[in-house]
Amino acid sequence: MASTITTVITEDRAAQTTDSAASATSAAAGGSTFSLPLYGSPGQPTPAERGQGPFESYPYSELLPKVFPKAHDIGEPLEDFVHIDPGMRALSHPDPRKFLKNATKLENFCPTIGTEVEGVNLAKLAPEERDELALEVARRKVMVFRGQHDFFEAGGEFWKEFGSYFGRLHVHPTGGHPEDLPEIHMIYRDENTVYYDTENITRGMWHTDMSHERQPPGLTAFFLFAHPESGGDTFFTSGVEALKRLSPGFVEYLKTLRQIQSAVDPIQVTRNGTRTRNIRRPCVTTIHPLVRRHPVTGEESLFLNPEATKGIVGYKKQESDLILNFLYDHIAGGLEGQMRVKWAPKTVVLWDNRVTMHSALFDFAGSPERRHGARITPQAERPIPALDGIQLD
Ligand SMILES: O=C(O)CCC(=O)C(=O)O
Ligand SMILES: [Fe+2]
Repeated sequence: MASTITTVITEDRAAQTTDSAASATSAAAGGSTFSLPLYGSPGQPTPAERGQGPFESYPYSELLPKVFPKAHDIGEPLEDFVHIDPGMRALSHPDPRKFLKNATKLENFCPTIGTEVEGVNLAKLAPEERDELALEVARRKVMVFRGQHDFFEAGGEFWKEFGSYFGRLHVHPTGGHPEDLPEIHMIYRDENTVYYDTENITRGMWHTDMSHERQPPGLTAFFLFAHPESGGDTFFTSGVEALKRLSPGFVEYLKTLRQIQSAVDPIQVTRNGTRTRNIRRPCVTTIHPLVRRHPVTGEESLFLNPEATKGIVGYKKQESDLILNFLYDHIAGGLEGQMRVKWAPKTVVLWDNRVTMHSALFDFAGSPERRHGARITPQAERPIPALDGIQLD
């Protein structure tokens, strides 16, 4: 039986999307007569606005992560520095949320985490407004700023200046970067990258960035130059909420614990032949508290990273695994503290890595669309144990 597909095509991009959706649905439906919804409706970003189109004319090709440090250029470990959090200064402002006064949209994703903002130009904030931003991001954990045309236009030097207001800029130990911009961490995927993971059921991975460093990042900015029409969202969860959901007695116990963290050793991995990456500086091993206190808000947060946490100090492997796996499950399953960001052009997301975890989502495997973005990663203080007197060195 011949199938009949009814579509209403008003624009080229609608035609593209609807045609492929139509043939897929037609095959699945086995030939019934039905109407398809029209995707790419007016007001939605065009493929060009989403950074799609032929690679030759991709406007952000200069910002691809193409320069890797050479393997023999292993430098010095990062030195400790004194971090004064800008959010501290905003605590004494008469209205610490004044920088949001012109917002045309100010909407919380949910009570525990995340605020979406429109009408506030991040590129034009005065210093005292940046202080307020730092405080508000710490309070809300994640803030999503839409319509940041100036921020995108301003480019690398501005991104560095913006980031360094909030802390010393972290340079990724192994990441590629555009020429002269080692401080801006770039992520890139396209159809030539293999996304499907044949060994794991998900490629999602809750983590907090660069937490193996002695002074891991605080306020962090992330923005995409190119993103698929749908898919590739970023998930966030609040470490504060995760802790609040546990019993007081258990929390008191967790506060006594310390963890060992270290980054994946890229040299070792290369020798094993499983991953080829160059490295900028020696791998560090760090001791962090399992529960840390935010220096500005005073909030206590679970602080863990399955990518880097190697174990609990002083515990045997099985004991350590028992506690850590319970906590990882708790973090993954704690929906009350979670949100997801759907990307749109000119969106800048800021999160506080001290009190959150996040995960990219690779649900667009097989799509011909690219996903390309940048992270600015200012480092903050050495994690403050929630329990006084915990020895870290
Ligand atoms: O790609 C994403 O959505 C998040 C990437 C990420 O984890 C990061 O840049 O820290
Ligand atoms: Fe990350």
